[in-house]
Amino acid sequence: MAIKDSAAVIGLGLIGGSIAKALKKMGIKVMGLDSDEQTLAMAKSEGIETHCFNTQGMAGETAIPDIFSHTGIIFLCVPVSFISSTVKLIANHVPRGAIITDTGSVKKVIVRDVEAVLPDGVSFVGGHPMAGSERSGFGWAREDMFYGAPYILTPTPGTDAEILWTMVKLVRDLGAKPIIMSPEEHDRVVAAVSHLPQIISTTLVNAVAEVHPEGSVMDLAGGGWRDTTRIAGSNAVMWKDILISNKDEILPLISAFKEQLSVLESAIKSSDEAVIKGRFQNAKAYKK
Ligand SMILES: NC(=O)C1=CN([C@@H]2O[C@H](COP(=O)(O)OP(=O)(O)OC[C@H]3O[C@@H](n4cnc5c(N)ncnc54)[C@H](O)[C@@H]3O)[C@@H](O)[C@H]2O)C=CC1
Ligand SMILES: O=C(O)C(=O)Cc1ccc(O)cc1
Repeated sequence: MAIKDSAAVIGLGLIGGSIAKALKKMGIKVMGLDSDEQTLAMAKSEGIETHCFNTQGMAGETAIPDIFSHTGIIFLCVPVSFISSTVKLIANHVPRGAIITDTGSVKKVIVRDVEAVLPDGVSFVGGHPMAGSERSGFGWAREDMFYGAPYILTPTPGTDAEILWTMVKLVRDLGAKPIIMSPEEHDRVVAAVSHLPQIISTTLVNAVAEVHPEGSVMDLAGGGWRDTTRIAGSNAVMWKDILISNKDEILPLISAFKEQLSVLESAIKSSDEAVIKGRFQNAKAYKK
């Protein structure tokens, strides 16, 4: 089954909804599946064929055997903790030659667990669009979400070169820039540029909330607060999955962050101008 004939997107939230809209714009027949009726109604009103489907197997789901029989590619856009169990659930019901890919924000655990349950004739390529926002749900989905954004693909030694090339072309068609790396390298890098910033933003707001519980101080905040705290509005369910799944890479970064904070704390305490200036200059030079 060719990708251009039919694609399925499981989880029609911010990311899945954006993929479904983009695929539809490309002229690909898209089937969207989600467990939430309101989400399905929104997607349907935008011309996407929808099915109620709960990958955790609750009542009311669409029967699996038939639903994917004409699907060339399946995007899994559910929370990280549901991805490998979803592959297990659907893998024996997709046509031979089909590609399953995901958008989860961690890769090592997902790719390992998926490869252990994948039947012959079905391919899995891990994916992670480095686009999105602190928002959740189909209501925020946009067909141009991925324009210009890095989109990481994480093949393994067992990944067929032709399948990977198909994914690279599809990512380009979504308007994104494909970047290929191993699942391990992915987790190491995104822990630094995505997971740690999220932890710091959330912790920053929690620290201020503790010192200023009245909240009215926000009225005085300017761009610095806005720039450093936007992602503190992120989805708790999605992030608890990410942080726990990638703890091996995140915990050393938290230690490094605490150490840097202590250096600055000590320098401020002792009015050590040279150290304070040095820390600022170091950060500015790295960011260039
Ligand atoms: N939010 C972001 O900026 C980004 C998120 N990601 C990843 O993409 C995935 C999706 O994230 P978002 O779209 O932000 O989440 P979201 O919360 O906006 O959407 C998730 C969707 O999945 C549905 N869903 C949840 N459990 C389900 C189940 N068991 N069966 C069927 N449907 C189910 C929900 O009803 C919802 O519509 C996550 O794995 C996340 O780590 C990747 C890049 C960016
Ligand atoms: O809002 C932002 O700036 C983001 O960086 C969104 C985001 C959240 C999770 C990801 O795995 C990737 C991107």
